[in-house]
Amino acid sequence: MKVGIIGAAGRMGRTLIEAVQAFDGLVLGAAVDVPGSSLIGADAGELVGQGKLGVLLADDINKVINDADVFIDFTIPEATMVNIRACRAAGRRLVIGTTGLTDEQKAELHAAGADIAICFAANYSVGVTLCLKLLDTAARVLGDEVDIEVIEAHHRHKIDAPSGTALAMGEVVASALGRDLKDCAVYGREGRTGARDRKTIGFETIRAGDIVGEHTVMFAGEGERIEITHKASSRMNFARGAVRAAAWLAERERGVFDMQDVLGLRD
Ligand SMILES: NC(=O)c1ccc[n+]([C@@H]2O[C@H](COP(=O)([O-])OP(=O)(O)OC[C@H]3O[C@@H](n4cnc5c(N)ncnc54)[C@H](O)[C@@H]3O)[C@@H](O)[C@H]2O)c1
Ligand SMILES: O=C(O)C1=N[C@H](C(=O)O)CCC1
Repeated sequence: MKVGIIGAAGRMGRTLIEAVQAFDGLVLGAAVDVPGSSLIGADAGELVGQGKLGVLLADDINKVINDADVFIDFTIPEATMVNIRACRAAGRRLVIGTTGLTDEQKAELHAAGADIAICFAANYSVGVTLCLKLLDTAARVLGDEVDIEVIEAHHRHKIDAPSGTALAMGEVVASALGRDLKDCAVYGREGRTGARDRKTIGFETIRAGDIVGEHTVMFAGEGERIEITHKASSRMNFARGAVRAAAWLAERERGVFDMQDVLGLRD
């Protein structure tokens, strides 16, 4: 199966080129990045120090839409929406790792699932996917007896906050407790805040240096506290998961899936 990578010159894109090369049964068919980049026309293999692969970095998915069966997109929300429309029009499968999509953008993504198979996850690491299951269990057991805080840390270049993973963790916890995250989320605190409302879910964001990605969900009660933490020290975990999702999508004609489906963890 031929894979196209969009955002191929980025931090994740370059890691994805390596991950596709290492995955049995997949070959790199296309690579795309932003128009105007000085890297357009470069060989994708040379971007990652692997020598020529014969796949040149294109500046428009439509120019290479026939060169891949499935595309993997780790870019920015505006670009991801363009790519969803291109894949929908051409009948291509799509793995999306981009975070920070608005509700309207997510609605269009889900609508595209009527025509093509899409995998959409804020975090493709197996460890985080497992953590989401653990968080569901912890929230159901601990119920409304604890204060819940989500703390995340990422590198200084990250442009969205809180991270998509932190929001996904908050959504799992809120749903397990019968709450709507839109009503109970508190994003940072400052000044005279008053005492904490137990029914809220707090989010704290750190942006510093080269942190790859760290998430802790704290369930704090009287006299004891549980913390579920995931720390990524390499982007390769995200890339391997996304490539695994691309291979898994080959068997699907349409629908919107996530990493729980890919790992067979869906209840
Ligand atoms: N789901 C996950 O597991 C996961 C893991 C890591 C990062 N991410 C997300 O992936 C996204 C990218 O992260 P990154 O660290 O690689 O960022 P990055 O800035 O290093 O890379 C993004 C790439 O997209 C390219 N791009 C921008 N506009 C484009 C366009 N119109 N067409 C084609 N390419 C375009 C940029 O030029 C850049 O090369 C972010 O939203 C991030 O949160 C998700
Ligand atoms: O580096 C990033 O950017 C990451 N983004 C994802 C998120 O927002 O959750 C996953 C972790 C790394």
